[in-house]
Amino acid sequence: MRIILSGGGTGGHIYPAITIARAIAKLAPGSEFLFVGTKQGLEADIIPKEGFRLTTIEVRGLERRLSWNNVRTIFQTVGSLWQARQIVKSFRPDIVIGTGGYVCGPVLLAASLMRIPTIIQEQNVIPGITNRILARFVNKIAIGYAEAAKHFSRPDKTVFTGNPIRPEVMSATRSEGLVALGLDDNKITVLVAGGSRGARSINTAMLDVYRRFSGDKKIQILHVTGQSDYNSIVGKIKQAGIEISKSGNITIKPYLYNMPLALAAADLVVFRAGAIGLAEVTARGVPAILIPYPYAAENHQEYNARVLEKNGAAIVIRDSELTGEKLVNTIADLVACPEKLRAMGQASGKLGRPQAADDIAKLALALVRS
Ligand SMILES: CC(=O)N[C@H]1[C@@H](OP(=O)(O)OP(=O)(O)OC[C@H]2O[C@@H](n3ccc(=O)[nH]c3=O)[C@H](O)[C@@H]2O)O[C@H](CO)[C@@H](O)[C@@H]1O
Repeated sequence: MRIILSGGGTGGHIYPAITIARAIAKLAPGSEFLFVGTKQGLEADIIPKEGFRLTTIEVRGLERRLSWNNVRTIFQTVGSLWQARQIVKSFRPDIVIGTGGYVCGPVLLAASLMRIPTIIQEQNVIPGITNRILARFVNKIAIGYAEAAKHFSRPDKTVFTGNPIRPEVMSATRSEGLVALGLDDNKITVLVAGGSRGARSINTAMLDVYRRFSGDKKIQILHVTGQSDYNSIVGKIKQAGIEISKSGNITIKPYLYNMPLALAAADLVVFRAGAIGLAEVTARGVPAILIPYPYAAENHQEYNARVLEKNGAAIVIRDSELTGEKLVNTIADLVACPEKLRAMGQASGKLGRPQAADDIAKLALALVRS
């Protein structure tokens, strides 16, 4: 099978495309893949590193108000549609799959006009603008949340698959995770992470959490600060008179390359509400305290988080209401009540869709064969 995948800008659009490609490769060995992105997007770095072929087109996002830039963008969009058409024509894919971000607009549109089967995958409860426009043209829309269907003009095309997650998220075991991260089996592990770039408000609130829990015999904290905040947070913890190395229960990292192992070891997470992070958390059935990033497009992270809250899997704290004290109390209450933690974990697990990538791959194969 020959497959074009397109999606880009942020990791949240790129990693799902990679996971879907790997799931298709397992079901249809020998398949050939081509990724289409832009030179400026993160995909230009990630896709070749992951061992896939990438070709780029020139395309820009529309600004949300009328401007001369938009006029220029419209002309460029016609150009990118032409470039996309040439790529599709020469690769001759059996199917084209888009995972969001404006680059997939012209690619999916060109393929659909050429009557090649198309799927878009939408990760969030509130769909992105590109996917909303493409909904009219594509054959199927694989949605990460059932709640997203009503936001599309063609809900009849949606298939609720869940969001694709890396297989390592499910294969990692708790004991492997504890050993790999140097954690204690007898303590409750709280994993704190703010999405792929960290979260300053969470990092700041964590200072009070350290004041309260440093040296605690019951819980241990694994905190991922994001690259840019790491040095300043470590400095502030020191200023507060807390010695991380002597605390016996604090591990701080700028980034985790082994997130699946950390998730396997976690008894509670404090997270932003990016769709893939939440898909991983629910696939593992981990209870969560969620602090959605307030500037995500159309506040979509809060909508993602509220689905977990509504189902009893998470407690949501709005970023504007986050204080150190509130975070300390929320963690302390949960840790003091193992029953509640267990019930939230079970509710989280019920929302998980670990088979999402396989289901999307099967959907693609079925479309090709139909
Ligand atoms: C700011 C913003 O608009 N973010 C969007 C972006 O999320 P963004 O890419 O930030 O976040 P996601 O939660 O979707 O994915 C993060 C991924 O990075 C991994 N990870 C993270 C930290 C770390 O130290 N190590 C690590 O491996 C996680 O395990 C996960 O696989 O795309 C998502 C999917 O469209 C959206 O829901 C998010 O709202």
